[in-house]
Amino acid sequence: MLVRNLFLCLPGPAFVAVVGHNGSGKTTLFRVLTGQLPYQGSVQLMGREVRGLRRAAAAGLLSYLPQRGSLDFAIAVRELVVMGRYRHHSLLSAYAPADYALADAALARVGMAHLALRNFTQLSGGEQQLVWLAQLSLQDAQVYLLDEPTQQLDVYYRRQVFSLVHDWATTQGKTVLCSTHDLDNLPELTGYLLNLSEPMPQLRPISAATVQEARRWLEQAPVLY
Ligand SMILES: Nc1ncnc2c1ncn2[C@@H]1O[C@H](COP(=O)(O)OP(=O)(O)OP(=O)(O)O)[C@@H](O)[C@H]1O
Repeated sequence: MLVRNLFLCLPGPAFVAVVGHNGSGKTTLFRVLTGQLPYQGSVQLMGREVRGLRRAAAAGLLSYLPQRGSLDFAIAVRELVVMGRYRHHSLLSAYAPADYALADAALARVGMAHLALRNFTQLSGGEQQLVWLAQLSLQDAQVYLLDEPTQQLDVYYRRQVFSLVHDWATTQGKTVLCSTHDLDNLPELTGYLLNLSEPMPQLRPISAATVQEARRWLEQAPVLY
């Protein structure tokens, strides 16, 4: 068993920071929610049991940013980002100028417009992460699962990314679960904190006090079950 004692109901839309020691189960939780891992009990997404859900991404329910989203073929950044529009066009048709305009705007929002014509595989890890976020923003899903989206980013871009994905929840009505080890940027956000290192993890409203409490947990050695 990789995660246990998780009983919660998340009222969407909301921003949720999922924290916990290495190995506490953040990625595992996301893999359960994306239907990649079996589970005991009940896990529902927008009221539908996950194990019975087929093609949650194609239905616009879910969008997932894994921790390491690498590619082994050359593709221009703009072409990768425009693919976020896949639900809005048929399999064989080309993307329209309007789709590319949305891709360019998404790239501009993450500060990566200048890389639009570059080969994605030649970008730095942090640049690649920001390009993935641009693509995700075009997917227009109801729930976003972001596994450490700020992992490779510098201080400036970490703050930008938290602001961007928090905005998806507060102004676009999305539910965003964002796993992170970066507690410094959380106190200024609104939403919830879920600390998987606790024996009975609970959703707590984000505040200076709850972030500080989580920090105290994470500064201690993890309790191994
Ligand atoms: N495929 C697997 N088979 C067996 N154990 C696994 C598997 N994947 C993960 N684990 C274990 O499950 C536990 C939770 O791992 P998980 O990747 O969910 O942690 P995490 O909180 O995302 O960690 P990190 O902060 O290091 O990314 C770890 O002890 C890990 O070793």
